[in-house]
Amino acid sequence: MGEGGDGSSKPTPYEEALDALSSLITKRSRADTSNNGDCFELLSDYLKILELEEPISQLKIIHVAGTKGKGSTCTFTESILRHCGFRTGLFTSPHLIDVRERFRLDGVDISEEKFLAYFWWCFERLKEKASDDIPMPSYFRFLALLAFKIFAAEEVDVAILEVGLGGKYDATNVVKAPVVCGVSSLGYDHMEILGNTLGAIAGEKAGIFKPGVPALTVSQPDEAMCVLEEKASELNVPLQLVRPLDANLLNGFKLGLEGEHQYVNAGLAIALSSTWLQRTGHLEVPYPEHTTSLPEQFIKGLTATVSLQGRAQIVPDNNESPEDLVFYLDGAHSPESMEICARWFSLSIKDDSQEKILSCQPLDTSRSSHDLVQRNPDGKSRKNSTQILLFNCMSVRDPQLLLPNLMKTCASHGVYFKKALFVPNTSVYNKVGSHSLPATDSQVDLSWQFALQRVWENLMLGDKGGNEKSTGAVFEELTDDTEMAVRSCENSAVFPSLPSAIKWLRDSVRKSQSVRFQVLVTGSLHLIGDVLKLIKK
Ligand SMILES: Nc1ncnc2c1ncn2[C@@H]1O[C@H](COP(=O)(O)OP(=O)(O)OP(=O)(O)O)[C@@H](O)[C@H]1O
Repeated sequence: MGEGGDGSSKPTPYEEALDALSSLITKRSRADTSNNGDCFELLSDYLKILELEEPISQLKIIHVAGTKGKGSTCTFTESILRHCGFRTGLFTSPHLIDVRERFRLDGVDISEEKFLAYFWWCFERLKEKASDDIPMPSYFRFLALLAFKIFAAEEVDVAILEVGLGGKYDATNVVKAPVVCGVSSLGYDHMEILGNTLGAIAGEKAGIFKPGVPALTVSQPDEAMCVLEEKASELNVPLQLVRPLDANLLNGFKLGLEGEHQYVNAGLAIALSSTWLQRTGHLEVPYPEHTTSLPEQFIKGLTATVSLQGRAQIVPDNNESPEDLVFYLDGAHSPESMEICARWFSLSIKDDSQEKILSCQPLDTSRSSHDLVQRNPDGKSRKNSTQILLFNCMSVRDPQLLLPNLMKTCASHGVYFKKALFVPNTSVYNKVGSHSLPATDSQVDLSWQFALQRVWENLMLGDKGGNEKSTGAVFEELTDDTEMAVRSCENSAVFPSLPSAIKWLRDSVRKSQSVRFQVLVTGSLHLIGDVLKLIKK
């Protein structure tokens, strides 16, 4: 908040815009994403009001749907085409800290100044014309319209659009003639809206296909692939299956986003970029599937400069001893991505140990593989490491699918959590501006977090071996100190807020000078955003 002349706090112009944006948030319903009456009729009214029909038809769009990996695929694609010399616009969702993350121009979040100018241009015009027949657009639709306005006004060469939810009825699907479409990995998510089977989910995603426009996808479960093929053939869409990127093509460089699954997303991004280049007249033929080399610009685009927060991201704490409290952040929230996230975490902490530990010797063979005394070459012992889970997910998700996948995959790599911490998200779903201020600890309803805790405790009971390992001596000194938690059990604790959980972690690090904490934060991108806000100050 800015300071008013009389000493009172007055919202800054940016906060005013965020408050106006928050006023568009309605409880998300199927009407937002489905053809419940007038979905596209209204959108086309909005486009007319904003004079965007013609400008959208001029944009050279890459449109990407999918359950997992859309954001990463779009980010790689943007980076590749920027390195090929094009002016890029990228629209993704959700945002983690600041709504401007959703709109990138040439790889950088839109400036506050430009955001404000385009925001009010759209908001005021729509407000002026708002009526009972044409109400103000809902939050996500407004953001999509704003993206079109920004990309058209900024005259980007290529606009890369990530679908918000589903495909067919998503606001981004007002696009009539993209240059190329992509469908990233499909799986179970948002079933309450998209349907309970992979076929139904694939049908919604294939809703972005447009007659004659090439579509690219990655390897999918048969049920999903059949539906994609069927929808493609109905619309005369050439559908191509793209293989994961072969790491050897990167000439020894490392992919810019962490995790094995990113090779799948990178493969799709390469194919989308090369098809876009070919269809816009910059390349004679797209790169063949079995190419043995990639252009330098593609390699650059895929490696050093790619950034996407909250996906397989490792951030040390900003406290006195950052090495002792490291956050491993991944916004996985579907059963498939939970496994992928668990594998990434398990391998990363091993890599971390291998890089940092010069020699190590187990303290006690009954403990997990990471309860290690690490020794420097001078023989002095270094720190033991211990793994903690910090988790929340939205109540539409099924923790009986998420938590077992996470626990079992970690266990298969010999990684056992000493404690799982369950917290509510700090910011209110999707909200921005002063509306996102957290409720006080005593106001928070923690029944969902207790339910998550029960699932975890039951899992630990069922996994006796893991349970024993998870209560090793390294952690014993800390377990009696969870009075800040509302309910503390043997393997887990529920905290009334994220700041109280982070405070507990920091206090624990301070007290136990011999333990290094590796905290996996997952289950919700909103939780990740909240953690980043707290630890990056
Ligand atoms: N190809 C993939 N297969 C499975 N899981 C993936 C894949 N790519 C990413 N993920 C998982 O999904 C999470 C979100 O990644 P990303 O933002 O790229 O996907 P998204 O489709 O945009 O997801 P969301 O809809 O949640 O924003 C990652 O943190 C990772 O756990």
